[in-house]
Amino acid sequence: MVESRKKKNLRNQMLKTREILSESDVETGSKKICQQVMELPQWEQAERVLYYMPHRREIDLRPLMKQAWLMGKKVILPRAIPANRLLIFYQVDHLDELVLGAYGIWEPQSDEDRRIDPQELDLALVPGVAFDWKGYRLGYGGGYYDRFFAGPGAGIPRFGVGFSFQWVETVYPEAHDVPMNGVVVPTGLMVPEK
Ligand SMILES: Nc1nc2c(c(=O)[nH]1)N(C=O)[C@@H](CNc1ccc(C(=O)N[C@@H](CCC(=O)O)C(=O)O)cc1)CN2
Ligand SMILES: Nc1ncnc2c1ncn2[C@@H]1O[C@H](COP(=O)(O)OP(=O)(O)OP(=O)(O)O)[C@@H](O)[C@H]1O
Repeated sequence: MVESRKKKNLRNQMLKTREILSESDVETGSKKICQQVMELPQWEQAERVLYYMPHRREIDLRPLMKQAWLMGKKVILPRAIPANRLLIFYQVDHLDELVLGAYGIWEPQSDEDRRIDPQELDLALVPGVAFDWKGYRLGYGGGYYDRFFAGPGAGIPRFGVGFSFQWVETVYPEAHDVPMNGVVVPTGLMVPEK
């Protein structure tokens, strides 16, 4: 299906804005977001949480992953399978186990012993290019997270994370888009309107 021009323009514009953030902007925003997520009951109560490794200037959740390990919680990371655009999940105990995957993102190696069934996830923290007032998410255009939340990941609490400028009025959602339950920005939790 042809993507709307508006959606493409928004993606380009948001990525451009994100690209000019400094490393310290990313670090400061990321630390605040990690702090906010730690206060979410959904994170506090979760044992297995899906994170992601930062790509370009995405929010860096590594401080939160480290906190999770300290608290005895499990850290789960996705591996993207470009052939069918599916995500598969693995438990990770150290960041030095990761390898560079498709798209140049650090990912877990395929090790069946560490594979996690999507049903076992208590919470998913989701990266995005933008999120809107209704909780819809704009990603890089692969449809990976939409496919996951429409299928095996349906019902898993899902929270977007992003800089405040990434919270926008609309991302021009399409029928396949699955809204987030909330979006965490550096100043707190944004709750989508109905
Ligand atoms: N950190 C992180 N991990 C993630 C995602 C993400 O958005 N962020 N994903 C979310 O789905 C999945 C991977 N999907 C991705 C899809 C496209 C691109 C990307 O960089 N696309 C290039 C064009 C690539 C090409 O055409 O070769 C681009 O945007 O310029 C990255 C990740 C799973 N892991
Ligand atoms: N549940 C689904 N089943 C099949 N195809 C889907 C599904 N969800 C999305 N797609 C397809 O994936 C493509 C990309 O979708 P979209 O533009 O919403 O991606 P995105 O959310 O920006 O990307 P990503 O999740 O990878 O960051 C679209 O062509 C869409 O039709």
